[in-house]
Amino acid sequence: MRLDVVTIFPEYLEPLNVSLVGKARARGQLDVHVHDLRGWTYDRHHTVDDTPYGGGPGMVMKTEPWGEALDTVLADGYETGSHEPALIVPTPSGRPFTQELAVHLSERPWLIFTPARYEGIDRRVVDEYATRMPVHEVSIGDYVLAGGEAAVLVITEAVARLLPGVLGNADSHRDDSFAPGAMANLLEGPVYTKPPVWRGREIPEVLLSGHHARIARWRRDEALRRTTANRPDLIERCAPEAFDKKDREM
Ligand SMILES: NCc1ccc(-c2ccccc2)nc1
Repeated sequence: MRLDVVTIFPEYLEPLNVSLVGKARARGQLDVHVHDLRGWTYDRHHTVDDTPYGGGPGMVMKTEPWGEALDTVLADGYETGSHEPALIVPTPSGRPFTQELAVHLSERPWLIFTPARYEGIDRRVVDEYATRMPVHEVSIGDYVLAGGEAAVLVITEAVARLLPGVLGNADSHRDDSFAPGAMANLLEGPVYTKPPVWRGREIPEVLLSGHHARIARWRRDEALRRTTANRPDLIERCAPEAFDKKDREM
């Protein structure tokens, strides 16, 4: 997979050099290109924004730098064999980013991220590139950041970990809270590891029983408890077997 990010804060994307994404890049599973939008400005102040038509607070990111940047990125990608790009626009006014969308994006060959700053990007940029590729306007939550770069890090990590061979244990993401199956849409329950006693606190006995069906049942019940407490909205989306009374390997 090729990833391009066009941003006025390229240093914000340094985390893409470390950890899971960094290792995927080192293994050649991800080809990441970060571009400074100001490289496509020609005035002394490297201007990327201007006042909004119609008035109102803040500034809007200008069309020309984005157009030149995206045309360059597309030309470079196509020239080096990439194909079928999708544009990912992090924005508070986008559709919610979900595990389902992460899975969809992980199956694409090329993602181009356009994190905005200020009040956002002149709408004509999305309109222009939507004629050439799928555009996903994506929100990572109901809050407003100072820009979309943090959202790029979130989306990239959620997508990269789904790429074949990126996660050590091939099954790891199968147990994700939001992956299909009996535990789908359930939040993870509590987890424990050694020492067996810590500051007088012991491990739930069932986890030491070696009785796998009971352990699976306990984990399901704890996940239901946490989901009911923290995300009641997810309960209605759970698979019926999540409420299954029978003890069986889950
Ligand atoms: N849903 C998270 C999110 C994503 C992007 C932005 C944002 C803020 C300012 C300018 C451009 C994008 N804010 C929140």
